Amino acid sequence: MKVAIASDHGGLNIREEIKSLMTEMGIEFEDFGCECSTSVDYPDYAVPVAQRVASGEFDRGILICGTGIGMSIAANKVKGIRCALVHDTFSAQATREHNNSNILAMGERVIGPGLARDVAKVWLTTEFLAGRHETRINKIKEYEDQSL
Ligand SMILES: O=C(CO)[C@H](O)[C@H](O)[C@H](O)COP(=O)(O)O
Repeated sequence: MKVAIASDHGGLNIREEIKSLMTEMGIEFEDFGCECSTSVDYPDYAVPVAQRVASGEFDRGILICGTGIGMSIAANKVKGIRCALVHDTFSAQATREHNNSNILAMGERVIGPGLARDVAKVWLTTEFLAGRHETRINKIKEYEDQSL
């Protein structure tokens, strides 16, 4: 699996935490910033990561900002992206099994590094269950195709 990861200035510490987790897990990743010590704009990081996942260049993406909300809103504007904002391990498992989410968003001002690590680990290792869930995702795809 190849993962694209990015954060704004509000998500730097958790980004580093998740990068060490992925190194420990032997997961290939590329860091798309920010290289910031000052304030940046989350869409400048969310959209390029989402585009790389949507195009198939990367299998999954992880985005972190202060709340995870801005990153998830921006990423979900890209066709083919199912970005889930998750701050607990139950939802991390459910969004992989049910939604086949391809981007995980988290907020560093919401959860600490330990929980973020657990959430990411569950999200990275849980498989999509398909079946009835695939039918539902296909309905989202149909809407996406019609509305563009
Ligand atoms: O987009 C967000 C909120 O939905 C992120 O949490 C940002 O990191 C946040 O808005 C940044 O806020 P700041 O006051 O500019 O640091």
